Amino acid sequence: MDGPLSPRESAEFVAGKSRDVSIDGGGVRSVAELLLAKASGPELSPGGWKALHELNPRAADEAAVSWVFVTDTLNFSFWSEHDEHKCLVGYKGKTYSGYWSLCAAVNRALDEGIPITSASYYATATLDQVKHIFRSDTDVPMPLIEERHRILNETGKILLEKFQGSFLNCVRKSEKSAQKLMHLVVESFPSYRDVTQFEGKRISFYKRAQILVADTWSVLEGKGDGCFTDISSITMFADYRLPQVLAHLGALKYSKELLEKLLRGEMFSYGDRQEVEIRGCSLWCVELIRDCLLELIEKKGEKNREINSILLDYYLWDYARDHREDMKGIPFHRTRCIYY
Ligand SMILES: Nc1nc2c(c(CN[C@H]3C=C[C@H](O)[C@@H]3O)cn2[C@@H]2O[C@H](COP(=O)(O)O)[C@@H](O)[C@H]2O)c(=O)[nH]1
Repeated sequence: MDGPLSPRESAEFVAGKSRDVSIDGGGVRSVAELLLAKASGPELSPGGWKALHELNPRAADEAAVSWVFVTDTLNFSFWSEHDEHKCLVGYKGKTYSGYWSLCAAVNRALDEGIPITSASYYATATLDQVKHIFRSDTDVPMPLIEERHRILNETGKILLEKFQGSFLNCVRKSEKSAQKLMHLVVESFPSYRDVTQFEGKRISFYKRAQILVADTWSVLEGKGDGCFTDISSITMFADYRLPQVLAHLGALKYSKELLEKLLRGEMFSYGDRQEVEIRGCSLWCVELIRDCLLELIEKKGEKNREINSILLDYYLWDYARDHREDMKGIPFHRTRCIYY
């Protein structure tokens, strides 16, 4: 059987048939103009991944790659029912929420001498051990903790069986192709198979597989094993934050019916038509923003720095974090799943 459409093909297909979500051309241009002002800054450069985020590894060695693999294997579904009542993790004097609470818990475990980034540990870690590692400072636990335990055991066993327990071996099998690595990850690790149906076609967004490739590129600083020749073929990562920030910036529009559902905080299931339209249109929207930004850079006569969808995504995701208050009026879609 043929594989699903690629994330980029899937996004274009969904955007072309979407009913409740649309891309606003004027909004796309205004976001591109916002990014143009940052195009030569640290926020839109590969080095920003380390420079701007204190929890990310400083090194570019095997241990750092293993850190990226275990965090991206668990990089999903951090949103809480009530935003003022959520999982928090204190680490080195700071309190972290959401995705960062995951990273803080991983670093805290390593400081406590728990080898959470070693496949030989997490392949057989017990549920109680995983609950302890990802414990919250509040009475709200990290969401889907049982699923996280199951995925750690499953992924650790496969990494031991197929790649001698080291994700760097998996990276090396990709022969410096981002696409090969993405497909090798999806074929090898079931929890990364972010694939669904839309209008009779099998489509993929591969959100965690793509961010894993991107974070591997970032932690290796685009050098050596991380020097992917086709890194620009990786698209943005279809999560629940990017749609929110794209709507906030006017690049994405929701139908009245969908906006009312979102404002009511209704749940969506993974693969629902409207959930797929939100993710697909967001992905396609960032592709259009990238194209527009590259045109603006060209017109400005600036030398064309390496601007790709990964760097735009990282910037927009950080922007969403920094503008949480301003975005209160724009809801994010609530799906509980292991894919994003
Ligand atoms: N599109 C996109 N989605 C991303 C990331 C990240 C963090 N990654 C990079 C960011 C800094 C480091 O440099 C990491 O490399 C997490 N997420 C998703 O967001 C959601 C969590 O959100 P909140 O509840 O607010 O923490 C959840 O679906 C999670 O999967 C990204 O970068 N892009």
